[in-house]
Amino acid sequence: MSNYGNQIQFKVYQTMPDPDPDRLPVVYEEWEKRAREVLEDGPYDYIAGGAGGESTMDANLEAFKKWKIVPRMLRNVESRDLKVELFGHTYASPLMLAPIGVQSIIHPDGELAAAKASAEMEVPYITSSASTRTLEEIADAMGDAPRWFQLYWNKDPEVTASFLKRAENSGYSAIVVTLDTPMMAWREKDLKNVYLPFLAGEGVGNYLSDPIFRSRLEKTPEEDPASAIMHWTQTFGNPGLTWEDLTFIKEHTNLPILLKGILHPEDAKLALEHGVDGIIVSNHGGRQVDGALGALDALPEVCEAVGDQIPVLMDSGIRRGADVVKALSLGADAVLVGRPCMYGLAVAGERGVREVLQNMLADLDLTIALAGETAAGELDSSVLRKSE
Ligand SMILES: Cc1cc2nc3c(=O)[nH]c(=O)nc-3n(C[C@H](O)[C@H](O)[C@H](O)COP(=O)(O)O)c2cc1C
Ligand SMILES: O=C(O)C(=O)c1ccccc1
Repeated sequence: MSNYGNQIQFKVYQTMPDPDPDRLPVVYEEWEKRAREVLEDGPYDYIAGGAGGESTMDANLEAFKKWKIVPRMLRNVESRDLKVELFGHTYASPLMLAPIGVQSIIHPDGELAAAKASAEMEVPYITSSASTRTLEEIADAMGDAPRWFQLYWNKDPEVTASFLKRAENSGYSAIVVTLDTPMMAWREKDLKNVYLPFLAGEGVGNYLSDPIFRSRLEKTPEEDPASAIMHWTQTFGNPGLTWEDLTFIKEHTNLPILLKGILHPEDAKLALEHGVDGIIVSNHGGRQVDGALGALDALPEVCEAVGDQIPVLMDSGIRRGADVVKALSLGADAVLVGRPCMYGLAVAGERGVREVLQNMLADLDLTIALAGETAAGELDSSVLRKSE
């Protein structure tokens, strides 16, 4: 990966003087617009929308605008290295695919398409607990490519333990425990549309295939789907959990554990005290607490609280290469890409996700080089200035 950005640029310009008029978008806003055209109101609003008045979604994008890159010159940037080290693995770049549930409402191939595209681009895929396809099917589609599993901590401890075991058995190499969604937030657009994908049986693949979950039902999900889904809604999240309960997760997996949804530096310290292996600074893409601060605004204080003790990742608002540079420069070890990939999935399935990732990697590579840097893993705040 020495001059990846230039290779992708040249590939585009080689189509001159007759660029394909049907080629896929390059501009993020155009992917979003095209996704809007191909999806019905319910699924589109579910993906693109957020909690309440969507002020946190706005804050996520505003936070990136407050930071400016101050490029350095004459530093030999001919060859660049995007690789990062996490938990003893070397990953090809600092990008991961954010865990996103119910991808079947976006494209019929759903998670399988997105996971295959991630595998091709060497971007780790984070399988959501709420995937429509099972975590085993997704793993099968990926071969040896790197993948992590995102846990929604079920009220039923045995279901949680079963998910952890299944993930370990299927070659997942880290567990992302999402803490910010023990229940779904007040999402005005979904309420307006009267739309919830789960009620139509989407996003429950891991549950309906789970032997423990099934053993709790009076009738099989095949005989009585409505009761199975009702049981899911009642057990999906557990608002009663506290920090002490983390021992349960630690006792049930040998994989590295990351906590997703940390924004407060005091919670970052608690995470350290409770012996977790990594943190993901995130406000769930503005889908949970309307009025929460932008994720990038939370990142510096969390990094300061953590020091170099464990990796800190971030998501919520990554749209372009410069956003990745800013997040890494403020202390993130890697970032998760969410909605941009889902718009790619909506517009062109596997090919769309691949295109979005490829473009973001090319943009990232060029932005690092033109900022006067050569290694994603070595960016620091010396290349940034805050401008209110
Ligand atoms: C449609 C949708 C579904 C999501 N489902 C999950 C999920 O199942 N588990 C999870 O931890 N996060 C989930 N997220 C949050 C993402 O992992 C990530 O935090 C968020 O998309 C980042 O914001 P951005 O996409 O605006 O950059 C979901 C996000 C979206 C948009
Ligand atoms: O919609 C979401 O943001 C989300 O995290 C979720 C929660 C449960 C099932 C599917 C997705």
